[in-house]
Amino acid sequence: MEVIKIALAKGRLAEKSVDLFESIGVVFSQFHEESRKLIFKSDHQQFEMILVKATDVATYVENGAADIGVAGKDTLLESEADVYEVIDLGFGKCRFAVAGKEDTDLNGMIKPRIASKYPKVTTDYFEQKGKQIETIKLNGSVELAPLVGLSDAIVDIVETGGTLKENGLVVLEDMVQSSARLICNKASFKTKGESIQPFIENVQDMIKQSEGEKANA
Ligand SMILES: Nc1ncnc2c1ncn2[C@@H]1O[C@H](COP(=O)(O)OP(=O)(O)OP(=O)(O)O)[C@@H](O)[C@H]1O
Ligand SMILES: O=P(O)(O)OC[C@H]1O[C@H](OP(=O)(O)OP(=O)(O)O)[C@H](O)[C@@H]1O
Repeated sequence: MEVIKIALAKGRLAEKSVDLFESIGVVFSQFHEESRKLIFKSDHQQFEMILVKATDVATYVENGAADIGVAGKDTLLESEADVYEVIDLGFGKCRFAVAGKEDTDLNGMIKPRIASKYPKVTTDYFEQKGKQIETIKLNGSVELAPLVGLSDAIVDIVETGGTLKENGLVVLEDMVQSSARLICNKASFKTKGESIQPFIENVQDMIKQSEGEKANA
């Protein structure tokens, strides 16, 4: 039997992904978030789930170490990985935004410093606007940067806005939306197509069905 490897990140997207797979009969009974194990076989042994960092999902899939994966669109925009983005899964919704203290006037600054976990998304956004900036790469707790004078503003993902609010920051500019995507290795899509394509179709049908249910609720 051909084994299909799925790369998944522990954290925000894991539970919904595992629930989604279960709803189409791909069950990982052994999986639980607290485990330190990094590889789990599905109950029918056909699928193998590997647990990686959220920002590494696309790298594993691009290089064929995993055949498919679930990654946030934010990470795909940042990594530019050469993978097929096959389905918008509709969960993990958030948006990119430029944020800072309320009185921040980026237009009035010659070369503002923008801190972000997403240096490429940040640089591309301001380049497109024709605005010179200095990008400062951080790995987390980005909201701190404008509070302690490391940067003039940040680019980060916002969902409820709670983190910004609690730190006295506001959205200065809305950017692009993000949600979880099912991605696929380009070679696996062909060579393992017989197993992967039905899986993709089943996921697609399930997403459509739950979108329909939501619309009718
Ligand atoms: N606040 C949020 N609301 C909704 N979706 C989010 C939010 N934060 C992140 N996401 C989405 O979930 C994905 C995974 O986020 P998660 O927090 O699990 O990983 P991470 O930010 O890399 O954290 P860690 O550094 O702890 O591994 C992100 O790439 C993004 O698409
Ligand atoms: O608008 P909200 O609902 O408050 O969500 C946004 C927050 O969630 C993410 O951080 P995460 O929790 O991944 O922590 P991190 O800063 O350590 O990456 C993001 O970087 C924001 O800080």
